[in-house]
Order: sequence, then structure tokens, then C-alpha cells
Amino acid sequence: MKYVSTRGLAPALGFSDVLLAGLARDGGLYVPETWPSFSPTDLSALAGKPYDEIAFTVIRPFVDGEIADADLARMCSEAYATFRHPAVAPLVQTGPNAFILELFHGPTLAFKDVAMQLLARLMDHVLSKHGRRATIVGATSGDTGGAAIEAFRGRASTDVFILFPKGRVSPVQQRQMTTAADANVHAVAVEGTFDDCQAIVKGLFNDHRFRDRVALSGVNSINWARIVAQVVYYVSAALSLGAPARKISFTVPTGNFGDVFAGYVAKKIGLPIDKLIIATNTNDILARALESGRYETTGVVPTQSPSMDIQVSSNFERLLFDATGRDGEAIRRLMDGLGQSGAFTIPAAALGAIREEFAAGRTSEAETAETMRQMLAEAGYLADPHTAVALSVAARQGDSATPMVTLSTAHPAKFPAAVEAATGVRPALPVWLGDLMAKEERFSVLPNDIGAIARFVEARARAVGERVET
Ligand SMILES: Cc1ncc(COP(=O)(O)O)c(C=O)c1O
Ligand SMILES: N[C@@H](CCOP(=O)(O)O)C(=O)O
Repeated sequence: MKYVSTRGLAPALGFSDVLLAGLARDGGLYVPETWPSFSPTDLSALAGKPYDEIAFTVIRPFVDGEIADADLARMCSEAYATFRHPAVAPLVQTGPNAFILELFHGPTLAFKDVAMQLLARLMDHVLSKHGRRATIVGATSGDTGGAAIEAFRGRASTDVFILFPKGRVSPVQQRQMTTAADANVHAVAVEGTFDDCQAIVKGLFNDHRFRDRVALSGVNSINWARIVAQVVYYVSAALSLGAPARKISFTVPTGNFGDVFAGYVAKKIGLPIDKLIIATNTNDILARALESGRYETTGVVPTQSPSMDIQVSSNFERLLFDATGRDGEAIRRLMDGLGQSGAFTIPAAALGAIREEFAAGRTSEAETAETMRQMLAEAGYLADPHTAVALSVAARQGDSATPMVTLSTAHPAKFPAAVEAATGVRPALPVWLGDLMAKEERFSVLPNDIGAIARFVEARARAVGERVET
């Protein structure tokens, strides 16, 4: 299977190269040239299987033989053995047809672990096989960074630099990034927003000389492997609820659009998904774009769900690519518009195609807090603020015979202040993370300046001087 760039000008690559490339060299994002297909019989055969076996089967056609089956199966098994729940991603029923998919049982208590634990193993495998190293630079609004540092720390083949917006992540999230003692991981507080951090990462990828000098790789959801690993839990959840014999709907707390895009991919490969609902906090560019057809950035407002405080949603480009009939030139035009004026208008046909697949809703800060309170009072369920955003949007969908699965993307203990303010209950960190808040922090503070970040990375990256062809 080959992967093509959404902007149409970068070479098509196989899975291993896409895994290391991060962003395509034309600034676009890689997507498979065609969607693999799972028949109802293929899907039924997975029902009741352990999570890692479902992962292996779903991911295998995307890897297309570039990694030996035995290695891929081993990496899936090792990655999901790090989770503290035997089901990996369990479902909790909270109403007659309402379910919460808990994705936070991994090492850093966020759904990012699901993809990151596998991604680190895949990258290490491919790099070691070719005797290469890579420099990873990632941007985080809080969770990707901790998950990446946990998954990559101590690995000989990679140096990891994580840019986070200074003062805009929760204390638990910050400490998950700043307390790892391993020499190959570097947490950097940037004086800016998540969008600034993400723009710097993309800017570094688009500086081809820098990119080649440090053998730059990415672990954000610009990396296709992140998306494909997230497809798996849509499949496992739907199978548990009776798919493929019945349709299932999902509501997804959304920021960078990676998670809900993985749901779209699950549908494309054959999973019978009814509705895919994008839930946003007051940083509601996606909800506005679906309503009006105008994708228009405004300033980012800090909320109690900080990991979703995002305006420029990277993976929306992947959806636009499909919705425009895979027209790379159209995507270049739209993205140029975004770069120049912070906005673009979604072509009418593409908007129609998007509206057929997705619905969207936004939630105010008061509604998020009220949802946390209500869920505890009425269902006995303590939700984190990101999950609450989605629960609030899901509740507005009305009763339906179709099961609605709301994705729970973080453990409430990552956001104790917001949860306590809404519910009166202060969630404690699991005992195995108990000393996190007492550990010594180690991080650098840098200005919102791509030059300063590039110099910082180059001074510390061990892959400098090696050239990796992608
Ligand atoms: C806890 C949490 N929920 C939801 C999201 C939004 O997910 P996505 O960026 O894939 O849309 C994020 C960040 O990505 C997150 O960390
Ligand atoms: N919410 C994310 C933002 C980065 O998203 P990614 O999925 O592209 O890595 C975070 O927690 O960092």
C-alpha cells in the first residue's frame, strides 16, 4: 500500500517511510491511496478477541507486509500490556443506550497512550533495523507530550523534544512531561499557545535542510501511524455492542481532529458507524465550520478542557482531501488561504460530503461543569472535563435505537481542580503514579520563535549530521 500527500506534490511512500516522515515534504499529511476493506464476516471473526489481536488485524493491511507479522503482533501485545485494564479500552454503560469508552487506562492516563505505546515500538523497530536514529519534535496541548515522553524515554534510536504552551497545561500534565530523567527526552515550555507550538513543528518540517540535518520525525497525529492505531478502539467498541449486525454512533471530544478522523477511517474500512459527532469546547472552529462552511480561526480561549484548546485542527486537512475528491491542488489553495488570512471557505460539494458523515456540537464552560456534576449525581460516573464536553453534546442527540458511545479521553485525576470545582470530589491519581507531584521537574522555557527552537533542538539532537531519505 502506498500513501499519498493531501497536497499532491510529495512522493508516494510505503508505511515505514510514512512512519518516519511525519509531515509530507510538500507540507501535506499522508493518507492511504486506497482504503483497505473489512467485510462483515472479517469483522465478526474479531468479536470477542483480545484487544491486541484486534489491533494486529486492523493495522496489518495498512502496514502491508513492511513489518513481519510476528513483529507486528509482538509489538501490539507489548504495547497493550502496558494498560492497567484487562480490556485495554473498556465500555461503561451509563444509560439504556449510552456507553462511555474509557481510553485512559494507559501509563499517562490519556487516550494518547493507545497510539503512542505502539508508535514508539514501531519507530524503534524500523529505525533499529536500518541502524538509524531520528529526532522527534512534537507539539502538545497537554496529553500527547506526556504520552510521547513516557513511550519514547530511554530509547536509543530517538531524541524527543516536546513543545507545550507555558502555563496552559494542567499541573499533572506538566509533570508527566517534566519529571522524566532520561537524557533522550526534552520538555520545552513555549511562550505561546498550542497553535503556536504546532505551527513551529510544521515550520521545522517544512525547512527541508533542518529536517534532513536532524532526521526529523513526528509523533503528533500528522503521523499516519497515530491515526491507524486509534481506528482499533472504534472497531473493538462497536464489536462489543453488536456490530457488524447493528450500527453504532460515536461522540468524540475533538481538538486536532485525529481521534474523530480515526472514526471516519473505521467507517471507510467497513465498520457500520451511524453518526460521528464532533464535540468541541468554546474553541469551536470545527462546529462553526460545519454550520457555516467557513473555517475561520479566532483567538484561542483557555478552558477547563485545555487539551482541546486548539484552533488549527491538523487532521481536518485529511478529511478535506477526501471530501474534495482527493484534489491536492484544492487543498493547497485552501491551506494557503488559511496561512494568509486565517480562514477559508469549504467548497460547497465538500461541505455537503462532510455533513453526510459528521455532525458537530459545542459546549459552554458552564455546560461542561454541569455535565460533570450530573454524571456523578445521576450515573455515579466521575468524568474528566474533556469527556464531559462530549457527554454534553451526546446528550443533545436525543433518544435513538442506535447505541451512542462517548469517547472518554482522559482520567479525571489529570484535571483535579476542574473536576473538584464541578462535583466537589477531588479525584486522586492512581497509586502507581502517586509520587508524580513530588518529583523534580526539568524543562526549558523558550520564546515563541522557530529559530530559537531549531537551535535548541539541533544543539541537543544526536541524529544531527545523519541524513534520512523520506
Ligand atoms: C483529553 C483529550 N481529549 C480530547 C482531545 C482531542 O483529540 P483530537 O486532538 O484527536 O481531536 C485531546 C487532544 O488531542 C485530549 O488530550
Ligand atoms: N490535544 C493534543 C494536541 C495534539 O494533538 P495530536 O493528536 O496531533 O498529537 C495534546 O494533548 O497534546
